[in-house]
Amino acid sequence: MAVIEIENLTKDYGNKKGIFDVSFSVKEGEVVGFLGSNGAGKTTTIRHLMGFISPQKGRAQILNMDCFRNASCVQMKVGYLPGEIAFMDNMSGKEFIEFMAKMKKMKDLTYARELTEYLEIDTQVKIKKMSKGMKQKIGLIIAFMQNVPILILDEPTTGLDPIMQNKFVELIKREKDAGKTILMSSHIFEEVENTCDRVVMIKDGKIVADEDIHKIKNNRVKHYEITFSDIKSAENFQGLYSDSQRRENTVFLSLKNQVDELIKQLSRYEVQDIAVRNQTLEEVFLRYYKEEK
Ligand SMILES: Nc1ncnc2c1ncn2[C@@H]1O[C@H](COP(=O)(O)OP(=O)(O)OP(=O)(O)O)[C@@H](O)[C@H]1O
Repeated sequence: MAVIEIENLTKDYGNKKGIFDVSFSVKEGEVVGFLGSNGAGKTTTIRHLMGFISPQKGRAQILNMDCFRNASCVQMKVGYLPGEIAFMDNMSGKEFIEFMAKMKKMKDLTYARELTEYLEIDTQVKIKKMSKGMKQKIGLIIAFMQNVPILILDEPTTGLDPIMQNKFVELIKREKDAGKTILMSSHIFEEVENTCDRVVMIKDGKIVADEDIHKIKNNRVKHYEITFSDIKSAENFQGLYSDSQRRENTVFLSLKNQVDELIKQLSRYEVQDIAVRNQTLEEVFLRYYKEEK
């Protein structure tokens, strides 16, 4: 069942800015990465989903409810992390979390306390004295604390250091295991690669790719760097692969799904060293962009 459904969603801000005929859906229990560079249209799409703006054309639905017409109902079902959070600067983190809990008519703050501990943040500090990363943690606590079935996160790891980024990845995995449906926008490829089932890519307001992440991972190219014991062997081996390159006794080769054949070929040579690198999601992404052009 599609929990989030966007169909031909259009908001034209003029000058080719905005989003145009955006369509994609997120099934129950799925984690989808919404990937695009700055200004691509991620936030505009997400703001439609939260019912903050009305579409010029098309529609955005969550749990079969129109996001704009049923905005308050939709918002009760969604844990939302905005791209830019409007804080009450004079409150402490704790006061702000409690204030938001009251707005959401929440009584039980157990999960908020667990998240505070997990994200290692001192919530007694006044928000105006907090760093960007600390504020982001407060935003995450507020998005997750309600324990609702859907999470929509706009650039969730902004300002987080690498250790906290890893903790965030773990948190998403936990929420996924609990059956949550998650849509998160990002321009960080690794974050999407490590957490999502599917990736939807947006460019200049248009969807350019919608792919299963496992399919991308399986189909992506592997880059090999193979060092032979002597130049003659390297030359011989290079002759087998027309697209390969060679520097002295090292051959550089990019292959897709031909591991078995490669190992069989290599068994005939004396190999000194071999290094393998997967094509990153960023490289896959850039390929999509290039093909689109
Ligand atoms: N209210 C508005 N009026 C006019 N133009 C707008 C408005 N909101 C957004 N835009 C423009 O629409 C485009 C898409 O913006 P959006 O914020 O959705 O991008 P984004 O993918 O979230 O980018 P970022 O990663 O930088 O947050 C941008 O060019 C932006 O300048």
